[in-house]
Amino acid sequence: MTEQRPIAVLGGGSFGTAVANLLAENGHAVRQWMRDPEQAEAIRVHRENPRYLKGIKIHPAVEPVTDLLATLTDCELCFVALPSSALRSVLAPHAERLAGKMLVSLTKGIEAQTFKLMSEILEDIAPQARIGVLSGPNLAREVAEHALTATVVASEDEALCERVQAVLHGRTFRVYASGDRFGVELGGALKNVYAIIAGMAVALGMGENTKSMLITRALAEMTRFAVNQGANPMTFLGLAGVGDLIVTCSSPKSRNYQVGFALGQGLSLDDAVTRLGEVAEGVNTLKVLKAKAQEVGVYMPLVAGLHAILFEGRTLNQVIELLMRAEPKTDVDFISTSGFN
Ligand SMILES: NC(=O)C1=CN([C@@H]2O[C@H](COP(=O)(O)OP(=O)(O)OC[C@H]3O[C@@H](n4cnc5c(N)ncnc54)[C@H](O)[C@@H]3O)[C@@H](O)[C@H]2O)C=CC1
Ligand SMILES: O=C(CO)COP(=O)(O)O
Repeated sequence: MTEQRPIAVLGGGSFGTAVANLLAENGHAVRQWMRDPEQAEAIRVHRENPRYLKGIKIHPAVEPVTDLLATLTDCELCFVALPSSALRSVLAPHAERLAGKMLVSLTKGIEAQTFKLMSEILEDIAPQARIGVLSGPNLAREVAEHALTATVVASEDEALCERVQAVLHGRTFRVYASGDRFGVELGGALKNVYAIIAGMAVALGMGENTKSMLITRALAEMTRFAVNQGANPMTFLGLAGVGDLIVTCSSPKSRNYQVGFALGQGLSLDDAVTRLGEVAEGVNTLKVLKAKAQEVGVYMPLVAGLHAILFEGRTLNQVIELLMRAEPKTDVDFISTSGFN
């Protein structure tokens, strides 16, 4: 079914561009809002977004626009692909335009002062809107290059999930539905932290056993935290949990992994982030997650270890020593008394 009204994508970065193209390829008119008029003009003329997605042709049905009010007025379904640091400030001034709209967050981050996820911010701003999230193992470049990909749309609003599936599902992109918005969104935000650690491990030449240990213990840690926060642990076995964790921790295409890799090569955090020149949400998530885990008393040794290296002046060797010598734990938290009966 082709939408009668254009679909909005907010954000001129790599993921916004990749999703805008998918929607256009499925026959929909797309308004891609971005703040920078020069970028919009360049895309309009050259049909490419060279800063964020070089070499990918932008579909003719994607119209780059800079008038946010007009975009929100004209569109009923709106995908939000803004950095987490910008989402509230961009949308709050237009709250009255959002009532009744379908707002789907693609952003994988946590707000610093409030510890809110992006869809919770959307709810704050627009309590009358219909809200969902899209999350999964979705490296923007691979999506744009039509690598076979799957994702999850999550919302309590089943009709919204169905609509998102209808507009995005395509030859190379499968959209699964979930009712666990909180779990799906939390998975997407948390995995970024572990991708930094994974990138670092690779730069330091650590072996395959180490990488596997990191990913698996990361999943244990994420799930432990999520359960403490009220999420369903089973969600973490899906695409938006372990799926996204695997891709982000194993791909040099991930920006969070790239930051970790640069740190492992000896760059400072500032230099690593500057060299990247794109959003790496894991850096901010690490700060807020470390504080929250401490506040609620959840054991997250990988998060604490990375935080100690980046913000508390510990060396990597000190942290590795601490992690490896910590008291042995049980493998899987949720099996009663470690499965020994
Ligand atoms: N790139 C990817 O592979 C994926 C990214 N995401 C998530 O999507 C979100 C956006 O990431 P990307 O598109 O990758 O970012 P990006 O780094 O490619 O681009 C960021 C975009 O946000 C714009 N921006 C920054 N501050 C802004 C502000 N105050 N107002 C308006 N626009 C502003 C920039 O101009 C740029 O167009 C992030 O939360 C990320 O975790 C989710 C899945 C995949
Ligand atoms: O979320 C992503 C893949 O699913 C993209 O990860 P990065 O933000 O680390 O590039």
